[in-house]
Amino acid sequence: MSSKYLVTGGAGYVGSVVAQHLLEAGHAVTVLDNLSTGFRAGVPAGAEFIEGDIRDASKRLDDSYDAVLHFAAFSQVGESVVKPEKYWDNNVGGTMALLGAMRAAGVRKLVFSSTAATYGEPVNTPITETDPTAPTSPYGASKLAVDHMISGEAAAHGLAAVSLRYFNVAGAYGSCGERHDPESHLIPLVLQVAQGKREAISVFGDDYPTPDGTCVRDYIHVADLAEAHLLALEAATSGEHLICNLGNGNGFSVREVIETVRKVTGHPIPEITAARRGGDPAVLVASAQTAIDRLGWRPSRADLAGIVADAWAFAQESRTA
Ligand SMILES: NC(=O)c1ccc[n+]([C@@H]2O[C@H](COP(=O)([O-])OP(=O)(O)OC[C@H]3O[C@@H](n4cnc5c(N)ncnc54)[C@H](O)[C@@H]3O)[C@@H](O)[C@H]2O)c1
Ligand SMILES: O=c1ccn([C@@H]2O[C@H](COP(=O)(O)OP(=O)(O)O[C@H]3O[C@H](CO)[C@H](O)[C@H](O)[C@H]3O)[C@@H](O)[C@H]2O)c(=O)[nH]1
Repeated sequence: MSSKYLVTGGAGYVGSVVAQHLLEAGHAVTVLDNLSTGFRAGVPAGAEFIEGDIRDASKRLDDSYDAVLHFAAFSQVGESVVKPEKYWDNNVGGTMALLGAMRAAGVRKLVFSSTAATYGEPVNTPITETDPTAPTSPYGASKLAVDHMISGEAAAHGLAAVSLRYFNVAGAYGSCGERHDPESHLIPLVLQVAQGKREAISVFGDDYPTPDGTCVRDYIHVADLAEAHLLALEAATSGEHLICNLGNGNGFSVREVIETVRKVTGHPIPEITAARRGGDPAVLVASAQTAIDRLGWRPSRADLAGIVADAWAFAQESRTA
């Protein structure tokens, strides 16, 4: 059955890929995005576009929408440490306005982009949703605050809600991919070296307690992630706030990622060992068992070389676009 969805942040990386998946499944999509970090050209063809802020969502929402998928946020961990107020204002204040607008309009289903950054330094590997949440950055704290806000909204007002805690999102889906400016994520930065846009990649610390001394992360293909959102829309239940990690359960070190990019691109990728980046946990790997059990999620693109190859194809295409 065809539904109508509001996608906040649908001009950004993850939101545009999810919007594209919703359109391909036959749904009607409206993107609400203020283009603060997204691009008008990133909005998939076939989606209605409203340039606007989530704080003004009350002007945009009505009961014709079946659900909101909420991606709009600031998400730079480092920036959040130096400008925490920016994160509380947009991520927490913005979401509070959005939840109020949804309540007023009678839109009672939400899928929210949460993050592994809500856990902070993990106490277990892999991380499960019942593990302690002690974020090490205002970004992670703002996302955790929103998760708490959503729990209250579900309990008090019957919202049907799913928070998806993404680990490291990577890859591309057709013409939708990652082009943050400035870029801070590892895979697109290494690909910029392969493209000749950067001389070398800095490895932030090689003295971590990991097999090769560099940080280990769980990279998840953005298309696998998108599929989880469609399943979450089906699984959402009134009065319940379901929280699911999304990752593959496999950790790759920074050096393994760089080596994979060398193999995929054929470029030597010079690397420079640099100081640790503040706030980076040594190892972040997800248990996605809740998503598998509750959503019926079956990621099918876990191979790191495949993830990098899709990101590489997108990077080369956007160079000529
Ligand atoms: N990319 C990742 O690895 C990752 C990991 C974990 C969680 N997340 C979360 O997923 C979501 C999407 O991340 P992304 O990488 O696509 O980021 P992105 O910056 O590419 O997209 C965010 C979009 O939201 C828009 N936006 C921001 N504030 C807004 C506001 N007040 N009103 C309207 N639009 C606004 C931006 O213009 C942008 O288009 C974010 O909430 C992020 O915190 C991302
Ligand atoms: O030039 C670089 C860039 C990154 N790294 C390292 O590569 C790893 C991955 O870094 P990313 O910046 O690509 O991703 P993060 O793990 O820092 O963060 C991402 O995943 C987190 C959860 O795992 C949060 O969700 C966050 O929003 C999202 O950006 C880290 O160890 C980082 O120190 C480098 O060595 N050099």
